[in-house]
Amino acid sequence: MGVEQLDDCVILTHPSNEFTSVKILHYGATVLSWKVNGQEKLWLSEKAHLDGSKAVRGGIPLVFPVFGKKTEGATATLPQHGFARNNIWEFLGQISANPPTIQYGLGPENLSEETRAQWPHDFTLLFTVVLEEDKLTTSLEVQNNELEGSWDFNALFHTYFRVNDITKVKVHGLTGVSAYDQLTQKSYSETKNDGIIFTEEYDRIYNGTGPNDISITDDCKTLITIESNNINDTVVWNPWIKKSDGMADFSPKDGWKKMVCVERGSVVDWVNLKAGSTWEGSQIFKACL
Ligand SMILES: O=P(O)(O)OC[C@H]1O[C@H](O)[C@H](O)[C@@H](O)[C@@H]1O
Repeated sequence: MGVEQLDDCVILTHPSNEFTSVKILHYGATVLSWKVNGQEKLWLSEKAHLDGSKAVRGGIPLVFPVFGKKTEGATATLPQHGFARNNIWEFLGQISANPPTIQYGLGPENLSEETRAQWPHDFTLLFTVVLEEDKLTTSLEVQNNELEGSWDFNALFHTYFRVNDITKVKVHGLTGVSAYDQLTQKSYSETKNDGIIFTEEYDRIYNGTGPNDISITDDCKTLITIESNNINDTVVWNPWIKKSDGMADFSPKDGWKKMVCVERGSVVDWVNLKAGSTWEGSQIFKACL
C-alpha cells in the first residue's frame, strides 16, 4: 500500500482500494499503468521497451520541448517529440498523502551532453501524479531558470487509452474545433457532432480545444472523461493496420483495435516562457466504467 519504490519505477496504490493504482517508470517519468478497481485504463504495447533504450510505446509518454519533428528552428536537432520521454527523471517522492501524490523532476543535469547541446537552456520540469479513487491527474510544470530572455516549447501528454473495440469508439468534445489532418496535410473545422469515429489511420491535431471536456465512448458507454487546465490542443491518433505493422515495438500486431491516443497539450503554437517564469498544464481523467 502507499508508494512502492522499485529500481526502475514507482507504484502508487490508493489507500482505500488496493486494486486502484498507478505505475510510473523513471525513464521518461512514463505512466505505464493506471488501474481503477483492478481495470486497466491505459494501453501498453507488449513489446514496449522498458529498459531505457527507446521511448515507451504506450501509457503516457511526455512530449517536451517539441511535438513531432521540426526541420528548422531551435528544436530541429532534437528527436521526434523531444527528450522528456527518453531520459531518466529523478523521483522526488510523495508530496501528499491524501490524495496520494508523487512528483518527478527533470533538468539539464539529467541530460546527456549531446542533448544539452541540442537544447542549451536552463529549465526544470516537474511532473506530478495524483491518484484518486476514480481519477488520475497528471500535471507538468515547466520553469525557465534563466536570468534573461525567453524560450519556446511544446508540451503534451501522449496518452494511449485502452479500448475494447476501436470500431465502436467515439471521441466527443471536438465539434467545431479547427483541425489539421497530418496525413492529408489539410486543415478544416470538425463538423462531426456525434463524435469522431475510426475507420482507418487517424492522425489529427485539434487546435484551441481549450478547457473543452473530451470524452471517449466505446459502444455508446463512456469510458473516460478528460478535463484539463491551461491546455490548448488535442491530438487524436490511431495507427491502424499498416502503420502499426511498421512499428517494431507495437505488439500485438492487431493492438490498434484496442487503443486510441487522445493527447492533450500545447503543440500548435509555441508556448513562450520568459526567464524566471513558470507554465503549468494538467489533465484530469475520470474513469466511468
Ligand atoms: O512513434 P512516435 O514517435 O511515438 O509517435 C507516435 C505518434 O505520435 C503522435 O500521435 C503523432 O501525431 C503521430 O504522427 C505519431 O505517429
